[in-house]
Formats: sequence, structure tokens, C-alpha cells
Amino acid sequence: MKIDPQLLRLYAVTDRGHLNGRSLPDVVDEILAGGVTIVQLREKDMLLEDFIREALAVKKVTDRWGVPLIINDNIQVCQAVSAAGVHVGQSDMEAGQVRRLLGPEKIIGVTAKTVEQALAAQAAGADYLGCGAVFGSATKLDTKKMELDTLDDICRHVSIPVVAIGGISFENISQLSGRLMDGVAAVSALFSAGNPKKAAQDLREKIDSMYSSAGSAK
Ligand SMILES: Cc1ncc(COP(=O)(O)OP(=O)(O)O)c(N)n1
Ligand SMILES: Cc1nc(C(=O)O)sc1CCOP(=O)(O)O
Repeated sequence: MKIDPQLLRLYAVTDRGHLNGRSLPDVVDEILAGGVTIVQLREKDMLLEDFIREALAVKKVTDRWGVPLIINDNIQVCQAVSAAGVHVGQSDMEAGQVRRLLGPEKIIGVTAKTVEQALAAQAAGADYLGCGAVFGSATKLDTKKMELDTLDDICRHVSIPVVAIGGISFENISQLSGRLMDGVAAVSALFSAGNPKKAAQDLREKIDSMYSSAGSAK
């Protein structure tokens, strides 16, 4: 397995829409100080050269913390900045094709909404899965809610690690206790917080206590 499941414990997915005037590298630095274990740079509407410039600035920060940087959807940006890998969804480039382009070393994450998609992604060379939206999401309005039993079902069927995503906050994260995912991903709970470092610390504390009492399924 290429990725240590513990690296996925607290997965931050960026969103500049939540920054309130703060700079993205600064907020990434704060959440890393609070215990985020992996960062995904997610830009939906940015020119390639701007995306690369931003990725370089964020990677300076993630490198300083020794934390992997994943790029949402864009292989060219991943290669240009030597990021750790790419995350793709079901309507993006197929995981097998991403693997052929990126080679064996890069981390590939794939969104899976069903057991069938999860198995196909694993067979195509995915290193981890992102599954949700477990509590809906005000950040990604075009997603669909995933039942927690479906999340567990996916976890039982694959050997690669699984991250839960969608609407996860300090208030509801305990509802995931005892579920079989390897970690949680969050956007607004981290990037909308008035004190991002404290938000990450609080989430991390809850996650660590969830895993010390329940352990992981895999
Ligand atoms: C960790 C993680 N899980 C799921 C997603 C969603 O990816 P996708 O389905 O490609 O949707 P967009 O992010 O492109 O809107 C993710 N990004 N990260
Ligand atoms: C990027 C993303 N993907 C999702 C999915 O369901 O696949 S939900 C989501 C956004 C998650 O943001 P928040 O933590 O603010 O709800």
C-alpha cells in the first residue's frame, strides 16, 4: 500500500471561498500547525498558470511541515509542482488513465459513491478513496448524501484506505465514531474557522480519540 492510512486522519481540502481575506498559504500553515495530516489543493475555476503559482506557494508550506500535497483533478499542475498526487472524481479522468500518466509513485485518490465504483477505482490503481457526502455539504452543492452504512460497506469491500467527506464538523464528527473509514476530510470546518489552528487541533483531538478507542477496520 502506497499511503499510510494514518496520513489520511485529518484531510484538508482547500477552498478560497472561505478565506475571508486571509491568504491560502497562511491558513494552510495554521491548519498544519493544528494537526492536519494531508492537504488537497482544490481549484475549480483558475487559469493554469495561476493554479501552478498557487500550488507552488502552498507546496512551500506543506513541504515545510512534511505533509503531502494532493492536487484536485489537474495532472499538469501536479507534475509542474512535483506534488504528491492527484484526486479525481467520477466525472474526471478515469483512474487507470491517471495512473498511466503519473506513473507508479504518485498518490491517486478517487471519489467513490458506491461499492462498484470503489472496487473499480481500486482495480484501476487508486491509493485511497474519498466517500461522501456523509452529512451533505454546503460547500459542494452538487453532491449527494451518502448513508453511513454505505460508507462502511465500501470500507469492507476494499483494501485501500477510505476518507469520509461532506459536512463534517466538530459538532457532528462523533457520529462517525466506530465507522470503518480511515480518516475524515473537511473544507469549511477548517477554512471557515475564525481560528483555523484551533479548529484543526479540536478536530484532530476528536479523531485521535475516535481511533484510539475504536481502531481502524483495516
Ligand atoms: C478527499 C476527497 N474526497 C472527495 C472529493 C470530491 O471529488 P470530486 O468528486 O472530483 O468532486 P470535486 O472535488 O471535483 O468537486 C474530493 N475532492 N476530495
Ligand atoms: C469536495 C467535496 N466532495 C464531496 C463529495 O461528497 O464527494 S463533499 C465536498 C465538500 C466538503 O466540504 P465541507 O467539508 O465544507 O462540507
